[in-house]
Amino acid sequence: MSEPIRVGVLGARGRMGAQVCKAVDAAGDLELVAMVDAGDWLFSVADAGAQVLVDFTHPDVVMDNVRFAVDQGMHAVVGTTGFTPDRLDTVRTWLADAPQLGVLIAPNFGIGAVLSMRFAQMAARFYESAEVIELHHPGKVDAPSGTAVHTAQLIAAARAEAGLAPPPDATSQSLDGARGADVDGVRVHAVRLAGMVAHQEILLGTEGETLSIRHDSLNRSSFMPGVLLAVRAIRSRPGLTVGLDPLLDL
Ligand SMILES: NC(=O)c1ccc[n+]([C@@H]2O[C@H](COP(=O)([O-])OP(=O)(O)OC[C@H]3O[C@@H](n4cnc5c(N)ncnc54)[C@H](O)[C@@H]3O)[C@@H](O)[C@H]2O)c1
Ligand SMILES: O=C(O)C1=N[C@H](C(=O)O)CCC1
Repeated sequence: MSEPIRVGVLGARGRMGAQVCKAVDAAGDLELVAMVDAGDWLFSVADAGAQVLVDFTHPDVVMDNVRFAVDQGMHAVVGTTGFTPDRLDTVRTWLADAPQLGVLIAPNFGIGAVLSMRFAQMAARFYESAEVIELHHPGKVDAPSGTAVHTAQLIAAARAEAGLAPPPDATSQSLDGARGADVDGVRVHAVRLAGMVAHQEILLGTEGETLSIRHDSLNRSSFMPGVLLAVRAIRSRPGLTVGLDPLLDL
């Protein structure tokens, strides 16, 4: 039998990190060797010999954490949001100097969420209008969600490729924020509501019909199969992988 993969978790006392620690601990082929949160000694992850670092922390600190993983020769699986195209390019630059290492950054590890984004990307070219509504727990610090931004970018790219005009919208007077954020020309609306976990609805419309694509994460356990899949795969995926799609053969 092969040695278990040694895993360290950053953000270990957070909502996601705590679940990841439990899931790693319960997996026979993985060994949880370090749990680090804000104020803890970061180098304990390296001291413990972690091979894969999992990060669910905060957009303000995640770049430093990825840099740390690369400097210490650890692969990384990152669920923290806030990755702009510039940030992704920076990670690529770091990895160019460490070609044996893999970093996977995914805005959403829920299999259904990944599928819903793909469905929206496929459908986008057939519809005049597209808007995204994301709904999350009120403890979430970023808006719109990383998933919603990524979804809007996929829809916008599909619309551009199909040569679609901007969605029809006669609004000429509105309160600030009423039409949501503009992500590459796609409107994104963020709801924060007690009782919610992570939800998204993609609305597409054209003459005489609408299509709604909805995904609901009802519990953070929904993200764990995707996180564990990435932890198991990352050592054989050098370079930067964005999104879970290639691991699902999508
Ligand atoms: N990709 C996905 O599938 C997915 C799913 C859920 C959440 N997220 C994202 O994960 C991130 C965390 O979400 P959450 O709900 O768990 O947040 P949270 O606030 O519950 O947890 C974050 C934890 O990180 C800790 N932390 C902050 N700075 C740190 C540092 N420098 N080193 C170590 N730990 C540090 C905090 O103390 C906290 O315990 C957010 O960006 C969120 O959007 C992604
Ligand atoms: O709970 C969160 O925070 C989530 N963040 C990710 C995002 O911003 O897309 C994924 C869904 C849950």
